[in-house]
Amino acid sequence: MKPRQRKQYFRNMKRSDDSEREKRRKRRRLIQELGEQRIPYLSPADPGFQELWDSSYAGLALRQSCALPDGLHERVQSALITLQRRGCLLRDLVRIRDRDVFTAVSRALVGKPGYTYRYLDTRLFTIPWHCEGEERQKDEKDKPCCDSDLRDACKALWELNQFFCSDVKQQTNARGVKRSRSDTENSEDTPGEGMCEESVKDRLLEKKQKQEKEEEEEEEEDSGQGCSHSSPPSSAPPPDVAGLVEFNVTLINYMDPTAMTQLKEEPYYGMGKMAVGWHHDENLVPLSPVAVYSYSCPAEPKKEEVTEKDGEGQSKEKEKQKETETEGEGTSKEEPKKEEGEGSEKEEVQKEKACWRVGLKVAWDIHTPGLALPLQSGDCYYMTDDLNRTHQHCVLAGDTARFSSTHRVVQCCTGTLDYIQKRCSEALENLHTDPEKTTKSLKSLLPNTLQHIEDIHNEVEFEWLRQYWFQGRRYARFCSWWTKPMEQMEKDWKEMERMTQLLLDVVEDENTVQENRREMADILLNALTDRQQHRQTWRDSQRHRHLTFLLDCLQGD
Ligand SMILES: O=C(O)CCC(=O)C(=O)O
Ligand SMILES: [Fe+2]
Repeated sequence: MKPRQRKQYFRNMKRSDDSEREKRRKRRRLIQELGEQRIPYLSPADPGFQELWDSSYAGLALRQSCALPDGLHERVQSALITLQRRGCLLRDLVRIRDRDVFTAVSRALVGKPGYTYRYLDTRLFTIPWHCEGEERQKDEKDKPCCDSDLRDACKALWELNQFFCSDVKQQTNARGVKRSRSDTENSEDTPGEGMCEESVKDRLLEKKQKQEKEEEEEEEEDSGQGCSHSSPPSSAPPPDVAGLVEFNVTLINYMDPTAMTQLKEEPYYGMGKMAVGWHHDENLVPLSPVAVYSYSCPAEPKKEEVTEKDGEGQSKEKEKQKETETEGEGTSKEEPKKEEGEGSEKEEVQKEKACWRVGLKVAWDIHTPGLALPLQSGDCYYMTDDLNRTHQHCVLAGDTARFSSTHRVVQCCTGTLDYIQKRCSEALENLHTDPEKTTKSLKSLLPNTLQHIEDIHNEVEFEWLRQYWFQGRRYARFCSWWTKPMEQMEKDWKEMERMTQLLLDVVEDENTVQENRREMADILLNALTDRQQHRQTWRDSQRHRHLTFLLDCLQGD
């Protein structure tokens, strides 16, 4: 890294540290301000629920199970059970506020072949879905990457994906038409049909407050998506949604609450136990929707014995949960007020909490009530417009085991196999092999070229190889799609290690021109220092993972 780039790099790191610190401060202030109180939240039985939904959660849409064709439910549910039975769903070791923690839910990524999804510093690799009419690669024809059971399962999820692509488009268009019609009806601030003047004023005030809040948040929320796109301000006209609704992956979640001993209480509203803490979905194309299928099943599907002990620490579902955390925010506070109600009210609350729910809140806001939406088995919900940016969501555990399939349009500019393979070729272009002596040398010693290569070297090692060995390899026992490409990538990486060594030789060579030598040494030193630091972080994570695994084994005995 050039000194200038390096400065920029550290400035960015500092900025992200600062914003992390700022967020922590805000979170603390929020919790302090709240004290023992809880912010109200509304469920369907509460008066004003629909109004709150319309005014503050308009980007959320529920699609009840009857909206999907019967056959699809069956295929999708049996696909989810297959994934679970085959041991494809695993708890991820993710990084939250500088700590390594296991997610409470078990997950798998299914999606376009060669795609990955990065969340909480973890890169997941897709189990490819095989779509109708898909052209098979030549070698794949001879030897499919998954057995037919798994293939069918992934295909069912692809079918669900197709349904979501068209349904979300339709729903969004329909809502757009409705919205623009009601805009005309309500122009000049005249009260709309069935709406009293007072409530229009309330809404306008609310709208204004919301706008102010959004402006404030603009600065707060993470803008870094890893790519050059950034969310347009919310006042921008809605983009052509059709182009955004091309879900390319689904992240499957599974959790059986009876196997979890220490789920965290939702801390701000007292909504109940959380399976997934408050969060925004990361690394999505700005303004793209998310579509979720929810399947609660009465009993834990029987799992096939996983024989291969691969050090993932995943075979024990009855975790002691020492290291488990529901991602996002959350503290282990006592169950708050709502439960203190008496008689039937209490029963009502308990009944409500038996059901799985999705919770929503406006980000950094303690004035707008939260929303808890119960999900019956087979129900779907959509998060559209900029709901994911302006709001956070969490998942509230019900009594039964539950799967969800969460379809997303992930940012893929730096996340596909194609992309990283191209980067590898770019780097290796600088390696010259003398055909006779079979010695190798560097073609160009230009600082920019050397820097570029060292950057790729780091990207391949930390964003792909180590992530794969850490997370992706776990799929290898039932899906071979990534095996060969990753072996090739490792070979490429070894060549890059060789190139670094060659550069070191040039720098150490007394015959190299002094001026160039210094510049090259600088690049090399910076690259090696960064690499060293990164490698140490990975080693620590690895050690942590092994220790957690060993602890689980000991406690399980
Ligand atoms: O399970 C759900 O309903 C949503 C899960 C979720 O928010 C996520 O995986 O990001
Ligand atoms: Fe989410």
